[in-house]
Amino acid sequence: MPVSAEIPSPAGSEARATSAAPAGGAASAGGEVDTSGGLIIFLNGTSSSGKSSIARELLAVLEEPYFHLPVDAFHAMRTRGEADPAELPGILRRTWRGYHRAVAGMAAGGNNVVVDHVLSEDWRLPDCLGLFPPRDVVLVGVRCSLEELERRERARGDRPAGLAARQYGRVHAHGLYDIECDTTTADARECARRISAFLPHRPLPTAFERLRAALRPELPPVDA
Ligand SMILES: Nc1ncnc2c1ncn2[C@@H]1O[C@H](COP(=O)(O)OP(=O)(O)OP(=O)(O)O)[C@@H](O)[C@H]1O
Repeated sequence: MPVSAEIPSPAGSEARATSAAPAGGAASAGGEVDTSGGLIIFLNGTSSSGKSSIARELLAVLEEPYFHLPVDAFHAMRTRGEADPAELPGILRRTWRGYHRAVAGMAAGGNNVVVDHVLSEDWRLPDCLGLFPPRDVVLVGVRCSLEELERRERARGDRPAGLAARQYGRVHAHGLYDIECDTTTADARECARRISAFLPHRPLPTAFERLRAALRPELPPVDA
């Protein structure tokens, strides 16, 4: 069942959401409720690659309303107590699963969303492929050299040493994007401007459509 069929619209919320047509769907006629989904700008890269910085800049340069939904905000909502180490993997996996569904829900409500994501576990991309309307996803590869990642990791000091290196070989393993940025040399504002300029011209099929056909062949091509 599509996510949009599962999530009710609270009374009153739709009127506010129609002040601008979402970039991923058709424009609504004056005063009518727009039931089309929003666009999902999906930033994928290792820790310290600059995803959050690009997301912040995107919100500054994009003209339509967008929401930045970082997974860290969901981790921060959890109770603080020490988790049983044996239970931690399950807790983290459920947090990510919930995060994916929250993103899908916001987009199904007609909101444009910026996601910053680390595809460092094999199940995460297939999960997203089953939840997000593939034509409405702009998959952005956020690349950075390992040397620069390690420099940033040391400088910021709030990430475990070696985290980016551990993720490095895995996050881009699916090998397909709509657009890529290399933050080794480009700053976050420059990357955001490139992504923003790309949006009106993005080619079809999208990377998510192609990945869904390849990795989730049991699912119907939703937007065909
Ligand atoms: N393009 C860039 N050039 C130089 N430094 C950058 C760039 N982008 C981000 N940084 C710096 O790298 C550090 C990590 O940036 P940021 O939080 O945006 O990365 P992230 O990919 O969201 O990391 P995480 O997944 O660990 O939250 C910050 O100190 C930031 O100032």
